[in-house]
Amino acid sequence: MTPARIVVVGTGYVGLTTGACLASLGHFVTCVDVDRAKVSRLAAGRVDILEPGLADLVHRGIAAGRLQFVVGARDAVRHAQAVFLCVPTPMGAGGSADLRAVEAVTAEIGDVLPAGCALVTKSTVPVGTSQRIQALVGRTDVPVVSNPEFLREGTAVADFLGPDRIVVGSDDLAAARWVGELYAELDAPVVVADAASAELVKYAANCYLALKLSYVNSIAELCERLGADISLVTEGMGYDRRIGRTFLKPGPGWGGSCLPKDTSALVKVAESVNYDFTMLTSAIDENLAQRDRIVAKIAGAVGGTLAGARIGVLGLAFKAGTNDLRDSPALAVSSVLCALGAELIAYDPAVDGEIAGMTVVDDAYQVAKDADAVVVLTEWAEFKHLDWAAMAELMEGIDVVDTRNLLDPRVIVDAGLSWQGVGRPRAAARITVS
Ligand SMILES: NC(=O)c1ccc[n+]([C@@H]2O[C@H](COP(=O)([O-])OP(=O)(O)OC[C@H]3O[C@@H](n4cnc5c(N)ncnc54)[C@H](O)[C@@H]3O)[C@@H](O)[C@H]2O)c1
Ligand SMILES: O=c1ccn([C@@H]2O[C@H](COP(=O)(O)OP(=O)(O)O[C@H]3O[C@H](CO)[C@@H](O)[C@H](O)[C@H]3O)[C@@H](O)[C@H]2O)c(=O)[nH]1
Repeated sequence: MTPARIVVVGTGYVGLTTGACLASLGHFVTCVDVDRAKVSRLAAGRVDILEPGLADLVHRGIAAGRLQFVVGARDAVRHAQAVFLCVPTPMGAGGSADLRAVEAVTAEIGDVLPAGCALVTKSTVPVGTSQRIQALVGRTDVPVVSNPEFLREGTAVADFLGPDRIVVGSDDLAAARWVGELYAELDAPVVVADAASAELVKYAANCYLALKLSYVNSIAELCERLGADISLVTEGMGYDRRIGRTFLKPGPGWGGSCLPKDTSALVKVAESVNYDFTMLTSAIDENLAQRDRIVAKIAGAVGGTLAGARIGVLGLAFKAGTNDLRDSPALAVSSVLCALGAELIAYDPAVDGEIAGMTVVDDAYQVAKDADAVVVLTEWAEFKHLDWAAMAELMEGIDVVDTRNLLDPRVIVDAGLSWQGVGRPRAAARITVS
């Protein structure tokens, strides 16, 4: 397809990835943000978020003259053929999606958009938002198209350029198809839908993933109570192609900037049409229960009382491969441990700086020093390759709580420590009689 003039509003995980990737597909992209300092850094090629391949694409886009960064959406959109809204839609008061940023940008640019320019929502927005935006713009010559994004943090570029599918939805199907063609270079099925269906695909997909994870965490709990091993149970389940092998790992609960807010938002959307989405509320409740069970497990490892216990925390990000701390289960668990009086020493390979309630150190061995227990909360591969005998030497206690089932229990036991994971049999330290 002929390269298009595209404006991307918002240069976070989604906006920056969208801008850099669309530029790599040959389009001419202007990325806009309200954060002046961020725009200056990006214009100088500095990318703050940890996303493999993103900085390289940004540099190449700038060098090719196909990618630029500016402040001020109103001026930027005057010659655009498509404007992608990639601004935040966080959880608002009451649990619904907060659409203020989407509405603010729409109000800012609505009257200066060129006739025929597609206004595309890539932000995750509830059903009905396209109609709301259309009404706010107040023009019939600007089609509004929903094009939800499915990238995961940590693999954003690879996901954007190799998507499982592209979804475009609008009540103007020609406009939806045209937006789909912007991705013509990519080898992916394009689902063309009405606006409401496209908007719902995004929530339906994220909430399904959350349901799957809560289910797995529940089965892991059953494994512990029944003496089964979740790693074998999920291996056996995963070979069934109807179930699939991914999203079957138990953990300290699911988190991140999307699943918690999107599950909450869909519950609210359902409420607005008098549907009590109990299945989804149960999954959310189960997620909180999982965090409580993890805290109880850690308390058990230090003899039942967290007050005064020194806990070494490995991992703070909401999952490995990112430095994003938004709605991180590791932080949620840590804050409860702290509230119950534990002293926390934490290390995450991608996180530095101060975090309330804990001392953040810059190597994993410092976490072990004098610790009554060490807890793995994020599944960074490097934790597997620590010298666990050296960790054991530094520790005061002998317990390792591995909330991601990341470590090899045999390695931990060989180091003279006890291992407990989630949904798996414990591996107790060998008692040596001298
Ligand atoms: N993070 C993800 O993995 C992911 C994946 C798919 C979809 N989404 C959705 O994409 C949207 C954006 O998420 P994100 O994680 O990229 O957010 P983010 O917080 O990383 O980035 C948002 C950016 O928008 C900017 N911004 C805010 N208001 C603005 C305005 N009025 N004008 C211009 N810029 C403005 C902010 O300064 C920030 O740079 C959300 O709706 C989210 O649900 C996120
Ligand atoms: O087997 C698993 C897989 C994931 N998780 C946890 O689930 C959460 C979410 O993980 P993931 O989905 O990989 O993170 P995100 O980058 O937030 O991506 C989700 O949210 C994005 C924003 O909407 C969507 O675009 C993605 O498709 C969707 O996977 C994290 O806490 C993970 O640790 C597990 O506990 N076990």
